[in-house]
Amino acid sequence: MHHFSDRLNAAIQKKKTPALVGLDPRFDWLPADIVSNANKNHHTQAEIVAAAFEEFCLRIIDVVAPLVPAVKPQAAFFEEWGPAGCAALQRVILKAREAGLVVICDAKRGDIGSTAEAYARGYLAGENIDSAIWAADCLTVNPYLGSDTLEPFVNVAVERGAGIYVLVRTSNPGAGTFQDRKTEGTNLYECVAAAVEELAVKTKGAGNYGSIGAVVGATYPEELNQLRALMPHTPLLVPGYGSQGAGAGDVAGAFDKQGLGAIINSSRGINFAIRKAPYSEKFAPQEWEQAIEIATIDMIADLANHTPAGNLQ
Ligand SMILES: O=c1ccn([C@@H]2O[C@H](COP(=O)(O)O)[C@@H](O)[C@H]2O)c(=O)[nH]1
Repeated sequence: MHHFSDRLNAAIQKKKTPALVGLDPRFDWLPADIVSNANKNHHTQAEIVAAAFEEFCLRIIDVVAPLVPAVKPQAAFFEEWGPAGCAALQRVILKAREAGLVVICDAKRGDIGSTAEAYARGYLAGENIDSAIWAADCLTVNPYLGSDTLEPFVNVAVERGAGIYVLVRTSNPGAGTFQDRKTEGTNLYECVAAAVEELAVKTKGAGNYGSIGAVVGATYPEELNQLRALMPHTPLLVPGYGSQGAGAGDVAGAFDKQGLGAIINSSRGINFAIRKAPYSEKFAPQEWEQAIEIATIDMIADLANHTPAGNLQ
């Protein structure tokens, strides 16, 4: 069994990029052919949407699998549609795993320890996906309930060669409401960062990084730089690039000198590239997969040109 960060780093080095493609389907923005297929073959609204989401994500996976090391399905978009949506999410995760991608399920789970253990066992599969339920390599986790509630996630992750990313400093505009609250001169997010780094050190693999990572938003570059320094053994998941306004310059501080230590997510910017310039000008609506391919290649080049990720090339 291989360690999560070692597997992720091997995938990053193989693809020569830390670009992470989020899978965030939205029914109103889906290509017409996909909606029409789903309408033909299904009856209830939930079944139609779930089938359309599944086809859309499977086709994105076909396009991006040769280009990037990992994908991040956003569970919320699937869960909204109940059992049909959840079944679609499961098949999307499996297809991504079979395509050789590392899969980070963004479900932001967290609960008292005994319940957290059920989330951990359900979601985390590590390398062996034969008897897995959700079969994700990694799960995002909310630390608000305290350190004891992270423990079951850590134990299951280590046991299965999987990983977790703990929310430390999120990318949303109101991130500071609670995360910047100070106690004895220390921000709440810094307290969480210290706890996560301790877990990362305890779970270190053959390389420099642990199985326990942190979510740190690209939209707060100063905090991102500070957190990279505070958490030298913690792999970072960095959302906020693209649609939320952050650029490659904002995420440069997330990496170590080799270009490892962080993966940079873009969801809408890739999934719906066809809706925006320059891709909407270069491609017809039905050429949405080409738009996704070129938008992914552009993101990879942007990160390579403006961050230490260039050292992976
Ligand atoms: O701090 C956070 C934590 C998670 N996210 C999630 O990442 C993607 C971002 O989507 P874009 O379309 O690239 O903006 C989305 O699934 C969020 O729920 C985040 O943005 N910030």
